[in-house]
Amino acid sequence: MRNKITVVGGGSWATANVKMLADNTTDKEIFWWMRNEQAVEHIHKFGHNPNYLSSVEIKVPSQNISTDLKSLISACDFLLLNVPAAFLKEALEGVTADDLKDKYIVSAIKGIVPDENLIIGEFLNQHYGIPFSHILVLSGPCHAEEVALEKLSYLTIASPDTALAARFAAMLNTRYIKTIVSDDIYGTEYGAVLKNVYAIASGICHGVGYGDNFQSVLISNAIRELERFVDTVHPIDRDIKESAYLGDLLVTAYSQFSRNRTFGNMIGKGYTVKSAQLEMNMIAEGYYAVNCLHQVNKQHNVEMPICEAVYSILYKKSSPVFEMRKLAEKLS
Ligand SMILES: NC(=O)C1=CN([C@@H]2O[C@H](COP(=O)(O)OP(=O)(O)OC[C@H]3O[C@@H](n4cnc5c(N)ncnc54)[C@H](O)[C@@H]3O)[C@@H](O)[C@H]2O)C=CC1
Ligand SMILES: O=C(CO)COP(=O)(O)O
Repeated sequence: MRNKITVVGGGSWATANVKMLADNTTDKEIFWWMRNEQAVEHIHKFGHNPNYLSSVEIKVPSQNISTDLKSLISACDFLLLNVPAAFLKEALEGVTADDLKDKYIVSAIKGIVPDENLIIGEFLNQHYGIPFSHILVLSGPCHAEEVALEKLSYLTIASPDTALAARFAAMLNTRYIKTIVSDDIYGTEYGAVLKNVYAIASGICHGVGYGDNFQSVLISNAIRELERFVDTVHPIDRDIKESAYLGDLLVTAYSQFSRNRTFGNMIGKGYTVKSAQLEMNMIAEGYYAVNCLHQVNKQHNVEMPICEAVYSILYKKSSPVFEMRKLAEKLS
């Protein structure tokens, strides 16, 4: 059966996903939506995204790449969402529940929808009536930049319908991509959201002058905090040491490519949030997510000292040095 997939978003991860899908040899048709018309024209002419991962050759026919989301949605069976969570509502403006009926929706987003305080699966279910059996999550420790370099990477595809997850996973496997199937969409999504916040914390620590010794303690506390939260919100039997949880935390907290760690590092060095955001042409999801998590955790009351420290620094203008010193007293 020929699968038809529409990728939504024009950033690094969308570009990497288009590459993985195109390099995979199973029979499929790929469509690609982005809001930036100039970028679309550039890709039509030159076969490269001018703004993100511009070395990647785009092997999708020009007529399948456009700014007309509705027509690209009607053409596909699988809709792969890849815009940062803060811009998801804007991207889907004008799209109705009817447009999405019977589609499989894959979220590659590692964020929470602001104002709604919902992870993407919940948002799709509550706002568009998409049944969870039609929702998939694409996650795992994987930076877009390493996909561009074809470095061996592992992705987790989660869905309550694991046969569906396996069907989508089969469209991603290549020489450099291996896939793992899971049924834990809540844990996979929340784990990916939280690790972004911990990567910001890791960057802040580096920025204010802590070393590798401290960072290792921070990260081992972070995985315990992540486990406490995820097990409270969605208590099922899961092994937090799996790549989708611990692996994603490690890659983001330690990688030179991480947007979240880079952002945190700038904050630790004294940049304001605005100036750090302006300096980066990329989005640090953890900045938006920590505010949402702060709200969501009011219902759950999980002990989350790392998230609270990052929240105080980013949203209450508390001093990074002060917050990290205070946090250090609570780590073990
Ligand atoms: N980059 C990566 O290695 C990975 C990213 N992700 C996730 O993928 C999602 C997309 O992130 P990236 O592709 O990394 O983003 P990016 O930082 O590379 O690109 C920014 C994206 O945001 C859009 N954007 C920026 N300002 C906007 C605005 N005001 N209104 C609407 N759109 C705006 C840009 O058009 C672009 O598509 C995020 O949830 C991220 O956590 C997940 C795995 C890996
Ligand atoms: O999710 C990622 C790696 O798995 C990417 O993290 P950053 O957004 O911090 O670059």
